[in-house]
Amino acid sequence: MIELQAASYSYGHTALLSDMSFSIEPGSFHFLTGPSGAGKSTLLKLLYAELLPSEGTVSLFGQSVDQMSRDQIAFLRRRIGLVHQNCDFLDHLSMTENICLPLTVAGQSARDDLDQLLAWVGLTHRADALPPQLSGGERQRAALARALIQAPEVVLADEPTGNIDWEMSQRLLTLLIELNKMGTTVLIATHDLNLIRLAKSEIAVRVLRIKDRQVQFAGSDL
Ligand SMILES: Nc1ncnc2c1ncn2[C@@H]1O[C@H](COP(=O)(O)OP(=O)(O)OP(=O)(O)O)[C@@H](O)[C@H]1O
Repeated sequence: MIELQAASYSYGHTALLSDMSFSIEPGSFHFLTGPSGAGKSTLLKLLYAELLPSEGTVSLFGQSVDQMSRDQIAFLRRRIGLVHQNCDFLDHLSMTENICLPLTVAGQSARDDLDQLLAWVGLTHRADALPPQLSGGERQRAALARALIQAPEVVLADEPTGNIDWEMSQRLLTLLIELNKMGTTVLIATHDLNLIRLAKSEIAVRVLRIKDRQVQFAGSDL
């Protein structure tokens, strides 16, 4: 689904990530962890082809990103849902309009099951609210709904619980686990080890850890 082969990334002359080889298989649930500044967000950008590797290859759905045109990359990205660290919305649009924005931009019609999606993330009663009227937890669940609006095969979430309390973090994790059980591949970047432990107690997860510019699979030492 997403595969890295000897991929490295440098910002200018500063090497940040080197010689990474791993793959994200369909239906899997991954965490990506590591200290602040280790390169988690940068690695997510490589997985999403927002950045191209300085060396090595990154393949999305079997195609190497450096052999693709911008249009091809944009097309493949529709198969990936992103939940950003700071869930930005357009403040003058309602939550429903914000959640549906990726469809609007792509010229696609609204989903028939939009009401179900809103109910699933617990935002039915906030459908017409403006973004500034929402709590942090509501914004995160809206960001998840927006990431899912094009029914992606994989969801990449960058610190989705960074700005919310533990109870709301558990609720968001539950949604992501349910999503994975329905077949969606999930990868969450987080430094919250309690979140990883909680997920491990419920489903099989793989934990990728960035250490010394390398990505390794963590064992049971969490
Ligand atoms: N556009 C950029 N140009 C130069 N350096 C950058 C750029 N973006 C990030 N960096 C640097 O790369 C390093 C890794 O940043 P990144 O945001 O990927 O880490 P992170 O593990 O996600 O951190 P955090 O957990 O604090 O969000 C940091 O030292 C950061 O300052």
